[in-house]
Amino acid sequence: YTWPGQWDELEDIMYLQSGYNRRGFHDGVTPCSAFPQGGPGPHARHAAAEWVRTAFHDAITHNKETGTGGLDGSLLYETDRPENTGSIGFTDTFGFFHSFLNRRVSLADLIALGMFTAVKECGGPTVQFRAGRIDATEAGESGVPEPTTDIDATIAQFEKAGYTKEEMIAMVACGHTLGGVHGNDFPDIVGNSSAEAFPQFDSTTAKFDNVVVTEFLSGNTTNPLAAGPDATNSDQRVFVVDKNATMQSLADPDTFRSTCATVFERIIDTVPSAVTLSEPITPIEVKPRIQQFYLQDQSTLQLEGNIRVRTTERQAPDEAKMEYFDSNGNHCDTCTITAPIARFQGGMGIGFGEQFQFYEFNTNVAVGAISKFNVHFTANSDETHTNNGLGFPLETAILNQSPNSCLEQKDDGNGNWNLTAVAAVRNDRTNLPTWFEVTVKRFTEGIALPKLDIQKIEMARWKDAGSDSEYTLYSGSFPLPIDSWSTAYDLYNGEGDDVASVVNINSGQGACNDWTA
Ligand code: HEM
Repeated sequence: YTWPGQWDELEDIMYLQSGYNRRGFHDGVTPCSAFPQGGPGPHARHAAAEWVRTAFHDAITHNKETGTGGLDGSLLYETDRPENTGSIGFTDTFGFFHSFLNRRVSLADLIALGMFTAVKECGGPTVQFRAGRIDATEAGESGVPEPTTDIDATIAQFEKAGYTKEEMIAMVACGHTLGGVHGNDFPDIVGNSSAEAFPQFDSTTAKFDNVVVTEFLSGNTTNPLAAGPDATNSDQRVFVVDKNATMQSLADPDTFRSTCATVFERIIDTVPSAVTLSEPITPIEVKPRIQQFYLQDQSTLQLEGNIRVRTTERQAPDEAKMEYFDSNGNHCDTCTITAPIARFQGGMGIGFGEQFQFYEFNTNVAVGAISKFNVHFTANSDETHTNNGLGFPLETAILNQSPNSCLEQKDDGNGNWNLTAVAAVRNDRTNLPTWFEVTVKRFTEGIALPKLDIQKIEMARWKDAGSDSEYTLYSGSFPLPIDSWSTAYDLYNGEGDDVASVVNINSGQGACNDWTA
């Protein structure tokens, strides 16, 4: 791993569940028995089960021959199909994911991460998570098996998606350890059309265990898809396809856990053939976060942020030191920034067995004095982290002038607020184009999540940063529609392979500060 990495934000969403810098992705399924937070609906619902079912219904429409479909978020556009009955579970899941969705975090990756999170939160095994899924922009092929689908057609649907009979049996058993069938969605199965009627697949509610298997094998199951009307007993038909061989192996709790991890990984890694997934996302040992890096006056830079140190397997250091290098790559004796432990929440972040300690820095540096840094601290022993020998780089070609940028909260008559982005461009690069890209959210009636429409806005020279300054200030603006008032933008300078950027900037304050050199 070399910082910055393409999946840094997903890694945060995966591991920073509580404490400092928490992202709180697991809130939607915590505790495991929680009902969905967003959207309407009775309490007789189970958010963790809905997240797991969402991943399956998206993935199973993969066509291995054509390499299309799979876990690509196309389910967003397919919720009115009969095969997706009970779609409120999908739309509420998407609704919860909304605040995590951006141009670098796809809905499809969030669905996959949702599978990891829900299973883990319910005491299940670790489902390995890879990143890189790309979102569909429209509905894909159909092909989700229904309770009334006969067994040959069901097997054929799983095979079309690339799954064997044994995988099918395990997928259904592992999926149906959580949740149940809703009376209002399937009144004929439940025998009651009430939204409060929600018979469970097994007797251990909200627990990821193999009781759904053992109760089936011992003949005392109350699973509505195994002990219900014959026409809709799809679990019964699936479970006996190999004369209970797979079910018998799953009766061993350890086998159940490891098999579920494997088949759920198969589900979330079922992607269109054009998609290449990353290596599994694992927690990063030392991860800086630059929150502010801008020109404060013509010769001084403001630098603010934090350094996250993984403390799952090391003692938390008392402080972290950033040993920095100037623009010529030289390090001087006093070129060190000391970052003490962050105060908020004790500077500790945790998630899924991982533990992190955060160190904050907030300082001024002369222009040209810093271009990269190593991180040094004393944990169980002295450690210096050099980011694979490269140093942790700071982007000095283009700076985000956050004090001079703003989202002015004044309606332009068409419901837009004016976003102004200001950047400082290093003078050796003012001959290259400078622009910003803002993510505009376009909603469609009846679709739970917006399409992300990336708008590119050229920036023009605004002011000299000062007569002696190495920087020139650029500015651009864009009328932001109401649905996009909370969005992010990226700054760019360059062309071809040589593009410098500052990404994922929040639109921030309501008034822009002027610049006086
Ligand atoms: C032959 C294949 C399958 C059929 C016919 C089937 C059918 C159903 C039906 C009818 C429901 C009730 C939905 C509702 O009332 O809202 C349900 C729920 C569920 N299914 Fe399946 N399923 C199949 C396979 C799977 C697989 C492979 C998984 C996961 C890997 C899965 C995960 C779930 C979960 C977690 C629920 C509970 C949802 C909740 O409680 O809201 N299913 N399934």
